[in-house]
Amino acid sequence: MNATVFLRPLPTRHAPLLADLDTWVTQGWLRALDRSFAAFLAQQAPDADPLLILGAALASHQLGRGHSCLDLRAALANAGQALSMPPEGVARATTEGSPPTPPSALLAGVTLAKWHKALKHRTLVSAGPGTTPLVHVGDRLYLRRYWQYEQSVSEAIAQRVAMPTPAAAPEAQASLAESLDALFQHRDGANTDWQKVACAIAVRQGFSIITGGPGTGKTTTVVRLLAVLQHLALSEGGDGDKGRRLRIRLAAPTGKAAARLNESIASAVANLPLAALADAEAVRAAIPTEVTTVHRLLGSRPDTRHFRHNAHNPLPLDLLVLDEASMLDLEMMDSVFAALPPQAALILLGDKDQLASVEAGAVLGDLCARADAGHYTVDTAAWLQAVTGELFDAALCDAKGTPLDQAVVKLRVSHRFSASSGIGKLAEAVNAGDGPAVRRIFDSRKHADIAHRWPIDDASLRRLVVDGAPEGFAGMTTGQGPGRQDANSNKRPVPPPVGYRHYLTLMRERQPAIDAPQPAFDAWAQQVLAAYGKFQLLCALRSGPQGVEGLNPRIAGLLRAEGLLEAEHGGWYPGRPVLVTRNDYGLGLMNGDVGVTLALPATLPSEKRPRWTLRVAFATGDGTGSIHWVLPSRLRAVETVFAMTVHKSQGSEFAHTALLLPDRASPIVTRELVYTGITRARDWFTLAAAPEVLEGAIGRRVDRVGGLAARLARLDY
Ligand SMILES: Nc1ncnc2c1ncn2[C@@H]1O[C@H](COP(=O)(O)OP(=O)(O)OP(=O)(O)O)[C@@H](O)[C@H]1O
Repeated sequence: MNATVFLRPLPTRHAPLLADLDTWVTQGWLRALDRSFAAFLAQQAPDADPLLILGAALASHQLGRGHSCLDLRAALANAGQALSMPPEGVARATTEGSPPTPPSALLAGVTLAKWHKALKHRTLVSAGPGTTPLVHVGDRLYLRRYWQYEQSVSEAIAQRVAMPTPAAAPEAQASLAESLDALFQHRDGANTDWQKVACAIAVRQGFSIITGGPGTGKTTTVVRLLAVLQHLALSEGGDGDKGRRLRIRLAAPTGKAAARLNESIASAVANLPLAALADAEAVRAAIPTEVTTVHRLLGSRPDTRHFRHNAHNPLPLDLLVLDEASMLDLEMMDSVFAALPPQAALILLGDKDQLASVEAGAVLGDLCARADAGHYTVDTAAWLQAVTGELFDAALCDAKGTPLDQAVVKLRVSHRFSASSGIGKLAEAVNAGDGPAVRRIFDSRKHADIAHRWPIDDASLRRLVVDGAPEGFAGMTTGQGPGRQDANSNKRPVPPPVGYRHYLTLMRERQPAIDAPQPAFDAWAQQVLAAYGKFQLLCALRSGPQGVEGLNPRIAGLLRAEGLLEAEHGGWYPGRPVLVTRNDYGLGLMNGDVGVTLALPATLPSEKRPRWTLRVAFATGDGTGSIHWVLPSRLRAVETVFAMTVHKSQGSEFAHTALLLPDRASPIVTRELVYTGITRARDWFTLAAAPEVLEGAIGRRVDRVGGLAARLARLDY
């Protein structure tokens, strides 16, 4: 008798389901992790209903897609869409056997009541606190850890929005109003100064959010806010009696986002209009200009999700400002709250309309779900008027506004884009879901900063990625010449749009001699990295010919055919741009960091003369402009990044951004994705998309499933 017969698990009531899950894993519909979790539960509880085991697999699957739980009702209504199965909307051709059974077939005939009943299991599922691996609340099924994150984050927010700050105390009202007036002197009687209102809202309680689109002045506002707070703190105790300056830290979710804020904050602090404050320079000196990543701030430790700073070892600060908060996921938010001392305040800055974090939990989107309509109570409106002198539309007031509504403010005017800017107008129309307006903006050919190209064959892709296809922009014929002048107030000269030829040529022409000193190579690397940031091709998908996996080798081939890239050795060549895809604390590199491969001189011990060797240059992102050189062989999780997914581009900005959409509709291509892609463009934006795909995308919204917003609307504060 064959001994293996005894080792094989006996068939159980879960065997057919697990076989289906296996096919999904093979097809790339489900992660092996999700299947293992379901199999583990099936093994622990052979009596569990298969619908419970399926729910567990799908709840785990949804986490991988950024949802903090499984919405049972949505899965029953339209399983393919709610679960994104098949992924990216396209089933891969099967090489053998019959096509996989889709989730809709497994759920056929299942009612919500039946699924709810199947989820009743003493050891596997509970309705809240406990130790069961699953939590079932309303129509939502959670893995316990994520239910716990939602619970603790909503409690932390509820506690902090109810925590008044010293600056908002009635006896401090006159000083607050005075300092706000000192910082915001240009009064425009006709329009509400939302930046001033935002400062007032943010100083009022221990938690607040300032949201706004690109260039609406989030950085400008927060720097003024910090000036107000430091001024009030320093002057506490009366004349001549110096108060204590607040301990303030600034952080962002990724190295790239931190580096960007590092660049803009120093000049915002230098340009602060402090003339009306007696202690102007002391205030300026008390505003931090160094921005760190959230991981570094909390003190990440290799191989563990726990941080050095936590409830037992809180951060030594009074105020934490987190920028690019749309990229914060639920788990990170939970770690931040855990590490905050009880009396410290937290301010989130970000664009609520951008794509949410890749990890589970659309924290900013959830918290700002009601920001467009304000929902300020009479109390809030009266207090804001008293301290800012600003009035706003009664439509933004709501007697039933929640405590969280009172802590959220939306900046409504873009100062980066002028009224004639196509990028600004496009972003607005896409955000409003107005397809016809988007078409009109392109058709009018009135905007010098936007171009539309379709179809994209090899020749037009080459034009775009090599030279930036400048002829597509109204008023441009070549990539030479002065470019244009910004039409907004600063009249900045804007050089013409470029493609990848720009940085590759600069890399070749400015390379120092082999015997040049190291600082010359550092300066060269800084220039190459800055030049690389002048153009980026973004796309929606990972796989397929129009995903990063298909585009990267294709673009490298086009650049090689132009003589811009050398042959590769072991996958590496000078000029190869790489994106870090996993945090590497040993190397000090974070997921999302981008570096460029360059040739550096190195002398082997056995040789007298130096020879060229490849290193990858990363900007350290600490505002010093230093370069971090890394041996390619030490980089374990990197990919070429001639094409970058829009998801990975969050927190970055490029002078010329090109967005390539797939030639067919896909559930991944949504309004938020297109908006995020457009708003990565600073000066020039090229859209490469079929009109009907664009229109479909604008009409499709990311529907993140989670209970944070519902909890905060319900909680008794
Ligand atoms: N009230 C204002 N009046 C005039 N210019 C302003 C005002 N506020 C901001 N700006 C200018 O608009 C530009 C964008 O401002 P800022 O960087 O603060 O916006 P942001 O919302 O932080 O942008 P981002 O989208 O990059 O996060 C800057 O050049 C800034 O100087």
